[in-house]
Amino acid sequence: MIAPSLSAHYASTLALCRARHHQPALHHGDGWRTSVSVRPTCFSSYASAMSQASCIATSRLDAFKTWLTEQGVLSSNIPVIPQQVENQGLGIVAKGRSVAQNEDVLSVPQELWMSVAVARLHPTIGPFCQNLRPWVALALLLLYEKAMPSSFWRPYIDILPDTLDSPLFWSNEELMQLEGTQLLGSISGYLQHVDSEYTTLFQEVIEPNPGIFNTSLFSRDLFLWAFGILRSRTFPPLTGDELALVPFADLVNHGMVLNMDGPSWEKKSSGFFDRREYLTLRAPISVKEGEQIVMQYGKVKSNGKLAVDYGFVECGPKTTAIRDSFTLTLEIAESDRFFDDKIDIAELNGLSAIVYFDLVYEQGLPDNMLPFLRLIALSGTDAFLLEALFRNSVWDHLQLPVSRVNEEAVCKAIVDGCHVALTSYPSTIDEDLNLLQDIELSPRLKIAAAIRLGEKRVLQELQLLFETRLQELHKLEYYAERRLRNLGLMDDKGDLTPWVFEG
Ligand SMILES: C[S@@+](CC[C@H](N)C(=O)[O-])C[C@H]1O[C@@H](n2cnc3c(N)ncnc32)[C@H](O)[C@@H]1O
Repeated sequence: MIAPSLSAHYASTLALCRARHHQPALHHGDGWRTSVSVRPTCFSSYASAMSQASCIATSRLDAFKTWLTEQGVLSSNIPVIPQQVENQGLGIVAKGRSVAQNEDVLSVPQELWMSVAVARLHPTIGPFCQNLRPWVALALLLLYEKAMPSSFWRPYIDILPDTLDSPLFWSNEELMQLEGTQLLGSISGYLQHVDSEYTTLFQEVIEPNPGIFNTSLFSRDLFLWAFGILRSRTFPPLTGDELALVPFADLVNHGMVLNMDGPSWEKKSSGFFDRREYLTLRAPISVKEGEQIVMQYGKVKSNGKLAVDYGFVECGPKTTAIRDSFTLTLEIAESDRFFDDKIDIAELNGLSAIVYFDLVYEQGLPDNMLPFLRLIALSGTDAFLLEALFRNSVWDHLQLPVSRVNEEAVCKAIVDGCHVALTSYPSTIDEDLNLLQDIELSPRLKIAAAIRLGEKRVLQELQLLFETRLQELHKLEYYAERRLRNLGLMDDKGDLTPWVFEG
């Protein structure tokens, strides 16, 4: 989905989620048409849930610590322990001493990982996992082991949160807080994808094997829970076919405003002969005893992506606006009489009829957005640029204003599109800002307010930028003037040189 830092193992999910909904679609056919479409949503009712940050019973945490100790992972030799952290569920905390920057704080051998490889080699479910997508195979393993009272991973599974704060798990009433946002459409896309994977799994694996799979323990809601667990607790480099849940290492929480990227999980091999693999967790910054080890879940992930994947957002006085984003969908309309020529030029330049542009607050316009807008708007006397003669150079020409008519059409389409999109949010920017100042606000309401606010900020910024440009159209230089200047037929003041008149 369109974000730079998403792991490969979600490629299939992400491909699906590229089908974005509820974005202003800008067309150009017989005049500009700007539209905001609301996709019908099909959310079933999920039990309204407590926050994930709710406490794991001490007895479960103790059993988990005992298990880690028995497995040789937790000992007085390592400087961290799993511990309850305020508002974040469990976390990893420095114990006994401080931790230095870049220090490896824990190491988990492969035998403890719940991985795709384990699923595929599993004596009971392995045969069913061979052709499943990696994440589906791992979800099946997780549910299978969850259903087994005597599972090797019992103490680990018992400390996994029962409920998650990602909007994937919100009730219909809670989802109404996202009314008007792009995120609401994405959630619907995610749910459809999970549902379709579940339907296939149910029909091909679960239902035909009642002796192995008790359908009540492999329900659609539990499958969705497994999806949420995998999405929120797996990190590079353990992605794709190597996707794995790593007990203890997966307790690391996200450090707000942690100014660094790059994985803190690292796969290491032990000795020369033994070749056992380990997952180590490196502390990205030094911490004092009693403080939490955190890592960066994704420096350029938007709040929408943080919300879906992890069930929280970054917002507050110290956080960066880079988490605010909006995806603009621009489309060459099939009804455009120059459709074929425009598609040809778009494709020649690596684009297509529909292009999604990720706009991030205060980061300027994405590459290619203005040329693509100008291409969509080309019409009338400007259409000569679509002739074969210009096929290889037209994209260069579109980098700069083509004509006043064209630039005006571009600006008006964006201004109108932003206006329509902004009016579809039920709250104002100030109302959302006020809400976010309430420290008692529930995690889910906080997510909803931050998402609404972020999208509106981006739209408002975009609208202002093009409104200003609209006022300054007379100051711009257009294709015709540029051409005359390049031919030496116009001077620096914009006056035609005399012999043009003579000719
Ligand atoms: C990799 S797990 C970390 C362990 C988790 N806290 C637990 O109790 O099992 C990621 C989840 O932790 C929570 N989390 C991590 N960082 C957070 C943060 N900065 N603020 C709030 N919740 C956070 C979110 O629920 C997220 O989905």
